[in-house]
Amino acid sequence: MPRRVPVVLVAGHLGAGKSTLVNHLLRRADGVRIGVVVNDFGAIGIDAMLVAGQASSVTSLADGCLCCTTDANGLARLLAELTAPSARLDLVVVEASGLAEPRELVRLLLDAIAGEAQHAAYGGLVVVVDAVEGDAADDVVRLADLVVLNQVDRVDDPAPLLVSLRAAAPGPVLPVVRGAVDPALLVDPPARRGPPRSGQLSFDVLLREDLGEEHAHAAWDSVAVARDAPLDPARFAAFLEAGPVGVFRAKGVVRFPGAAPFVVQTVGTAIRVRPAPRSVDVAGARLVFLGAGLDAAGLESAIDACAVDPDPDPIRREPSLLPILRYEESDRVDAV
Ligand SMILES: Nc1nc2c(ncn2[C@@H]2O[C@H](COP(=O)(O)OP(=O)(O)OP(=O)(O)O)[C@@H](O)[C@H]2O)c(=O)[nH]1
Repeated sequence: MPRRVPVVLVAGHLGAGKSTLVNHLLRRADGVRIGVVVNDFGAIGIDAMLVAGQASSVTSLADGCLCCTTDANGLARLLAELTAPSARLDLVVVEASGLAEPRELVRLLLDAIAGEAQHAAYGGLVVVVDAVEGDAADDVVRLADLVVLNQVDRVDDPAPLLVSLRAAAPGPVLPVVRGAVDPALLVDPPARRGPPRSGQLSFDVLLREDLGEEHAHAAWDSVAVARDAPLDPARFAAFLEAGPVGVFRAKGVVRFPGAAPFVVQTVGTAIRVRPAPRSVDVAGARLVFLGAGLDAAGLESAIDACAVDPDPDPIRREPSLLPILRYEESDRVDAV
């Protein structure tokens, strides 16, 4: 069953550190195969990562990653190609510079997903803010599913900007140096790949040996919540729609009364559900939240508040599934 491939948009002002972030993801991919879409190869220092051949419109990088150039007109077609199962990518990252405004880019992506890029999924709008020049009043911050507060090494105290960004942004704010965002925050690392072949130093490993000075990934949080009672569809949908504090994405399996379990995935307030495979059986909820500044106790009590009312009237009808089913993704991919 082909997975949908998340497409993450990276936006931010000139010099904020978008290319540095994209570079970090590529260099620290750790087995996650990434397709990068830029409109200028030079910007991401591609020379350092070229494995073979000259930069054409699609260039293979270390560890199965790809780098592509396009303009806004070619984006949907390129996303369809990059997210097709034959490309074997786990994540696609689009650097906004010069392609389109972030709001327009989100619309282009959603149109592409609804149209020809049927194996793509919305992976979130990541906005890079520079700790020196950054401004929490910036419009784009209010659109961000994740704010990366970059260049914190260049200020004495990033706390005031961090606090105002946290107040302004709907999603979490992650302070970093040199765009050091862990790819695992953006996508689940694939389990399918075997151990590296022995006796051969891969290009990826060689690259990493060159990274002595590069900062490790910024710390991010994950919180797992497991409950044995089914959840009320309307309450759970309202919880997800509100965008729980600090959560960038969430995933898990949830059972609602009178129905088989559903797989639930969110990025920001973009919600996707689909019936769980038959092999998955839960009595209630198994959820993992990923983000920054997560409140574990708060998430647990929020999920408790989604539980169906105890001692239901035996003749009462089950709560409607509609609040959840409206987020059901089409089965045109999973039925293949
Ligand atoms: N000190 C410091 N410098 C950084 C950091 N992140 C990026 N830089 C530097 O800041 C400059 C701009 O970074 P880029 O990644 O090119 O920024 P960008 O947002 O891609 O820029 P444009 O593509 O021009 O919009 C580069 O010289 C980077 O080396 C950081 O965390 N700390």
